[in-house]
Amino acid sequence: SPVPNDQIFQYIDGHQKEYIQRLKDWVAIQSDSSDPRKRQDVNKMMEVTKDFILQLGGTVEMADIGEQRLANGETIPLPPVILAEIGNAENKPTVCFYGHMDVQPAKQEDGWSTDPYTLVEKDGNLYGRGASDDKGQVLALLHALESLINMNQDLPVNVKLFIEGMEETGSDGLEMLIENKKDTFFSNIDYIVVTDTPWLSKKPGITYGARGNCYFSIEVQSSKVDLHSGGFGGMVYEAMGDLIYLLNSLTDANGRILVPGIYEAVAPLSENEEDLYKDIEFDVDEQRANLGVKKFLHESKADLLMHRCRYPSLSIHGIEGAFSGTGTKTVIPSKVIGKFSIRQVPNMEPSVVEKQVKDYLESKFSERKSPNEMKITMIIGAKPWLTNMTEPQYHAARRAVTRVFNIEADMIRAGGTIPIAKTLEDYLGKSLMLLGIGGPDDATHGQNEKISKYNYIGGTKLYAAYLQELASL
Ligand SMILES: NCC(=O)N[C@@H](Cc1c[nH]cn1)C(=O)O
Ligand SMILES: [Zn+2]
Ligand SMILES: [Zn+2]
Repeated sequence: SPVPNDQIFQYIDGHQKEYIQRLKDWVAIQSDSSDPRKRQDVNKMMEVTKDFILQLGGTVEMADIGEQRLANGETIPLPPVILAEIGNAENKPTVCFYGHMDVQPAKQEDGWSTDPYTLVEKDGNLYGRGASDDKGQVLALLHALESLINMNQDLPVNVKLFIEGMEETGSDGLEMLIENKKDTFFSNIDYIVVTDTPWLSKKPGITYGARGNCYFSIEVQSSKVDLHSGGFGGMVYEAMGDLIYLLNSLTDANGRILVPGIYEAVAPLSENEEDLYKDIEFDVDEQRANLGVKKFLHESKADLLMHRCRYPSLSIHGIEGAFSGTGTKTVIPSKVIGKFSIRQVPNMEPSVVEKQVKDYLESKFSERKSPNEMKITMIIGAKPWLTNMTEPQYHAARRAVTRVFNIEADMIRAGGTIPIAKTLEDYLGKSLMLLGIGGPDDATHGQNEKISKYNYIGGTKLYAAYLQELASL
């Protein structure tokens, strides 16, 4: 019989300090998966996570997933993936939770108010890289498991944990692992839950779709070394000019993607689909003010939300090799690498997007008649994912939200990407749900990332309640 609300929730409230201290310890580990020099920190993060799962009474396999090939041709080991199990009773359903322990890069000089890797508590928020994405969310789940184990000596369902260290760079090596373990670790799973998504407001959101991401680099090289612009400006075709021309050909001023054919595969809007967005809690003016944005690309709430999660978008992320410091360096960079990505939606296919983008940029480059070398690479090709929000585990999650927050959940789609979501669903053929606990203003990937204590502690209760509800389906 499930532990009653008041007991389990009181237990969680009574252990808040401990939960925050553990998040502090975990945030301190600089597990940035994009920087090969930090690979030891990612490995350390995986070990620390393993130790905590062992402490909860779980069994853990650290699965080897091979090597990562870096842009310079070198290879380095990928971090091991945690495949853990807590409970394997035959009469209980099994739910597999997925999350990640790696983080996006962060430096205080990027504009953080405090050191990104020192968790700081201020005004009900916990600031630090990974506090929300995704260490805080995984920890909320693990603390929920701990609370149920300590209150009940047992879990209401069997739990498997699938935790990786390369999500932020596209989940390298994970598809192969799922394929290899399909008939062993992943064989007896009934439900899959991803603990890595934000809500759209203070109101909890249950997520039934996520966009994919095709991430590209364009490399242009004009000389062997950087050149003095006084000495060589006016003599050479500059790589930076070519690159900016190409990047500027990707969208119009209203954000519409100019790559021919890109919108062709987008699933047409179905009858009444727009109604799904009408009741979602999302205040357009408040969002605009919070972000410090003068005007959004779309006016109405429904349009804005649909362009955030059910239509594709293209973003330019940066230029490697270009001068970006303060001061007035007067150099002509020899080689520059532009980075951009297209968030794609059903029924777009990464391989088709790759061809469309390459064909378009190559034709634009040849129109320009530059003698420079240009190379386009698709570095990540993560698929979009969308499911039916009436699957049974969605009911369990909705009931759990009502129990914890005394409110009806918003049913939402994510604008971001869980690279492995579609693969997991396709290989295992089981119901998948994104039940994240991040807040709408957590600034994940940006400066001053945080999770509110409201979400962190409320989220811990949500996972505990969800496990109980799942058992009573
Ligand atoms: N919390 C989910 C998340 O941030 N996912 C990343 C995954 C990704 C996509 N392309 C590269 N990484 C995201 O940016 O959506
Ligand atoms: Zn994440
Ligand atoms: Zn992320």
